[in-house]
Amino acid sequence: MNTPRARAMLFMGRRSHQSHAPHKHSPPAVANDLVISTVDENSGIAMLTMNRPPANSLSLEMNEALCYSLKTVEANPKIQSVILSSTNPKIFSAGLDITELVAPDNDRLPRFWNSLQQVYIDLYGSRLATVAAIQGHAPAAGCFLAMSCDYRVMSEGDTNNDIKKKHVPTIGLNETQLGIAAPPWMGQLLVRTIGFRQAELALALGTLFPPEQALSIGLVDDIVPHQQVESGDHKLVDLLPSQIKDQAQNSLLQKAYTQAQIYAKIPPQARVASKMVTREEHIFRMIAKRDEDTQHFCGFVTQKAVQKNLTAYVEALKNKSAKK
Ligand SMILES: CCCCCCCCCCC/C=C/C(=O)SCCNC(=O)CCNC(=O)[C@H](O)C(C)(C)COP(=O)(O)OP(=O)(O)OC[C@H]1O[C@@H](n2cnc3c(N)ncnc32)[C@H](O)[C@@H]1OP(=O)(O)O
Repeated sequence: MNTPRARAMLFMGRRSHQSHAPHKHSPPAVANDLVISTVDENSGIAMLTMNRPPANSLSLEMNEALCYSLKTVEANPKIQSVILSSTNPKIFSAGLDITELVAPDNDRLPRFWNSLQQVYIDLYGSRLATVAAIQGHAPAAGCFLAMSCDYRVMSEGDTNNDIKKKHVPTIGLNETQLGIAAPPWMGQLLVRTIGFRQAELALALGTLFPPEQALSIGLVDDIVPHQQVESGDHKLVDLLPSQIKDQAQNSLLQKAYTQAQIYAKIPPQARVASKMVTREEHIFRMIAKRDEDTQHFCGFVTQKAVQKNLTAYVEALKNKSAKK
């Protein structure tokens, strides 16, 4: 697998083991309900909008939809950049769908973990320039999704004085707060993003960073104030489906779009080659340990004590939501 040809194929988005290759004649607009795909061939920019209410948590189907949508966009040679965003104004992604882990099916659990590994391989190794537009919370695997992109723009949130309207999103690998540890490849992604010491601290403490702190440690590359703008000055917004058009008229997506444009102007061969320099080793190391990683995950999740904690955690989430 780790040959020059395999490496090149990885970054050109053509993998022989790909189980969900895009259909040759996939429509450019909505690929599926879970991820809304918008493509603007004129600018070379596409947008994948996560649309799995209530929290864009990552189920098996959501992971597959993300990979499928990304592959479909990648197959279009006119597209150079993609923006990853969310239809939920307050949640980018809540991380793994915890319900996947409670009383799991023996067949589905490894497939679920494999689908998450595949998201990492496809997104971190994409030939496209990837920009995460983080409008809301991104805990745990939500943070992992953002870190798998090339550039992260985060909204400062609504710092309105009215406490009811106030909303400050946070981002981070908070697994230790839940009594678990991020898998090595996910933890290493944090090290690669914010550096060794900051990652060591953040992983041990399970820190969730508000936007300004996330910017100061390099977890995100830019932050933008929460504000609506009168109208989008880019074509992509005009192409968006009506259900997300209104909320797309904001400063966050404008910023993400500007960054996507900057990437789209770089000669693609050079941009992809430079991405390989920094990422291929990490991806191949993970692929080599993929089965071991899956076994470890399944063994851990199915432990009695872990199942007890998970059940209690899901209950607490539901109770919190019901009290609103
Ligand atoms: C304990 C986990 C053990 C895992 C063992 C495996 C070990 C290896 C894996 C390590 C790698 C990755 C790990 C993860 O990603 S674990 C998931 C971590 N994520 C969370 O813990 C986030 C939980 N959610 C929240 O904190 C909040 O929902 C959030 C801040 C994101 C938003 O808050 P808000 O107040 O706006 O919304 P609500 O809390 O009311 O939630 C709305 C509804 O969404 C449901 N929800 C939220 N998060 C999840 C989720 N992760 N999975 C499934 N469902 C989720 C919530 O229940 C509400 O639903 P209902 O309205 O229907 O009740």
